[in-house]
This record gives sequence, structure tokens and C-alpha cells, in this order.
Amino acid sequence: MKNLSKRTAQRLVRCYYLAREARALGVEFITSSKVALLLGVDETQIRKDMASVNLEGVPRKGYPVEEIINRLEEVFGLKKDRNAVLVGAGNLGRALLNYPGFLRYGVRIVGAFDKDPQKYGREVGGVWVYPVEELKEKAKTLEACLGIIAVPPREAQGVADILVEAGVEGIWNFSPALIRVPAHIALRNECLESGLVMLLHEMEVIKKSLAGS
Ligand SMILES: NC(=O)c1ccc[n+]([C@@H]2O[C@H](COP(=O)([O-])OP(=O)(O)OC[C@H]3O[C@@H](n4cnc5c(N)ncnc54)[C@H](O)[C@@H]3O)[C@@H](O)[C@H]2O)c1
Repeated sequence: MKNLSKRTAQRLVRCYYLAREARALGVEFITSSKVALLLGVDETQIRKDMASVNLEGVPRKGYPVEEIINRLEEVFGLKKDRNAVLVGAGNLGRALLNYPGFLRYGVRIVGAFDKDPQKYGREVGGVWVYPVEELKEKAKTLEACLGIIAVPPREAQGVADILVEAGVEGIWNFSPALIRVPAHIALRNECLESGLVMLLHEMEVIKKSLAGS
């Protein structure tokens, strides 16, 4: 299988959620036209996307929902168990530590770190919070391959550098800082604030166009 383009991967992630929803409703097959309609994309594109991960439909029935889920979990590497460490046990960090949903993707947060003595030396969501000075060593012993950053933006690059030294393979950055990592590290910047700014901007644009019409 060739490497997926970013766009194909994004569409397939949405197909994956759709298939899970369908399974929860007891649906066994889903047609490309239904997927296309629900995702708001062209049907031919959906067939191409499915074919790119070797998924084939059954004539007059569609794609087997269970097969979509299994195949995409394989493609996205969701069948592996992975340990993660979280840095910054503040408001957002605590919410992430208390969220059990990452386990569904094989991701277990096995340790948290903070620089504030009021925050470390206790458990949050069943995860022990250590002083950040122990991050590099502990992330190694805890065999963490994923680092989650929930510190203020000015601290994010320093934390990312330590995570890289600790040997993580991926960083999930929730701070708005644009951090830099070496090419062999996967990086995802999850800036909720910029999503909010885009939404507010869209609201303004819609309002203006309605006022002008
Ligand atoms: N709270 C939210 O809903 C939210 C939403 C979107 C984005 N964010 C972003 O997430 C980050 C955290 O936000 P928050 O609201 O949780 O802030 P917060 O101030 O509540 O928590 C930040 C935590 O990081 C710790 N910290 C600071 N520097 C550190 C370092 N070098 N090493 C280890 N720990 C360190 C602090 O002691 C604190 O516990 C920010 O970058 C923020 O912009 C937060």
C-alpha cells in the first residue's frame, strides 16, 4: 500500500468514525453513495479512497462496516498499544488525564509532569503527576512513545525538546506555540484557539453576507 495523501487520510478518518457509528446502530453494510452523502464528498472519491486501502464493496450491498473498521484500524496503527506522557497538569492537562477515550485507540497516559509543586506528587485521573525535572528519565522508563504538551506556549518548545531527547516518536501539542521537532518525530499541533478564531471569522463573514443580501 502506498503512503496516503493527507486529504485521503483525513477522509478515511471520517469514514472510520462513520463506520463506527454505523456499527453502533447495528448496520452491517454501507454503500459508497451513502458515505459520500454523509461526508459531503463525491462518490467516486470515496471508492478511490476505499480502494487505496484495499477495501472492496460487495455488489448491491456496499462495504462491510466491520471490515472498514478493522482495515482502517490497521492502516492508522490503532491496533497497537502505546504509552503516552502528558506535560502540564493544569486545566487542559487535567481534562485530558480524566478522559478515558484515548484507550479506544490503544493510547494509555502512563505519567504526567508539571513544574508546579502544588500539581505534582498526586494522582489525576488515575495517573501519577511527577516533577518535570524527571520527565526525560521517566518517559524512557515508562516506555512512552507519545508526548502530550499542555503547558503555556512559551514553555512548549523546551518541553518538546526534552520529549524528543526522551525518545518519543510523536508529539501532540495543545499549546498555540508553533514548535519545531526533528523530521523523524510526528507532530500534531492541536490549537483549539485557532479553530475558535476561524469559527468566529466565519460567523462574521456569514453575518456580513446576510446583511448585504
Ligand atoms: N484550557 C483549555 O481549554 C485550553 C484550550 C485550548 C488550548 N489550551 C492551551 O493548553 C495549554 C495549557 O492551558 P491550561 O488552560 O491548561 O493552562 P494552565 O495554566 O491551567 O496549566 C498549565 C500547566 O502547565 C504547567 N507548566 C508550565 N510550564 C511548565 C513546564 N515547563 N513544564 C511542566 N509543566 C509546566 C503549569 O504549572 C500548569 O500546571 C496552553 O498552551 C493553552 O493555550 C488550553
